[in-house]
Amino acid sequence: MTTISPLIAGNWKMNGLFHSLDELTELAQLLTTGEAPRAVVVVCPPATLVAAVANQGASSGILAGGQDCHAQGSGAHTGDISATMLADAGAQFVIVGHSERRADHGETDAQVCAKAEAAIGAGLKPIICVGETEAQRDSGSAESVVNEQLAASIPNAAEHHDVIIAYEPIWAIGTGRTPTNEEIAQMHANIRARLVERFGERGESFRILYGGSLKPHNAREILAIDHVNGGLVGGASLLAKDFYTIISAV
Ligand SMILES: O=C(CO)COP(=O)(O)O
Repeated sequence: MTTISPLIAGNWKMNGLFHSLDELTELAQLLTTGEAPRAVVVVCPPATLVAAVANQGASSGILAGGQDCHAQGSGAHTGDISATMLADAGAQFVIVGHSERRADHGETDAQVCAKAEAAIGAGLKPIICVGETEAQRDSGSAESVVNEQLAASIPNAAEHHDVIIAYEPIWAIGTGRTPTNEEIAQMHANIRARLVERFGERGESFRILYGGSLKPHNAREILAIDHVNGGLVGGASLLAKDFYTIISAV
């Protein structure tokens, strides 16, 4: 059986000012004074704080990630940020295809795939997000929706150590609602099966994260589910104590 080192990533979304780095200081203290974390710890702050998180996190093993990148390395794309720039700022990861970007910016699977390719090219590990809406789950099409997203958002060149998949049911994001453990187990097993189908044995080794209302009170049981290799945490990653409790639940 393949062993996968778990990873917990915090997605700060559009939250965080320079004073929010106090939470990072507290998290670093918790991580260095408590039991050594069993998970790789990543914090994805807004772009304005990536360099600061990379610098400040270095001594406590906290790695930095971006929340999005452009498919091009540079050029006339006002307001965008490239994977190369994130890497230059010290990031090692970047979230691509988050449902909020797919919804707010109309990002397609093909664009997400191009972003993931750019990330790999820049030496970053993309965290590729997939997930169904509530209506899609209710109509029984959750797996087919996710499978389509997986097929079109993951680059062919993806290697298991370079690419991370995050399953985030849209209806669980920021709502305090989560799928049942059985539903999570079923979807993660489905994602694993699709990865093995496409990438052969290597498909066994990709990390598959769960995201959507992952909180201190439910982290232990969700993170223990088969094929859940860590979590992508929104709201609860903004408070050092809550995020540390989730990291410690691995
Ligand atoms: O979207 C998420 C992480 O990317 C999940 O957000 P919440 O943990 O706030 O539900």
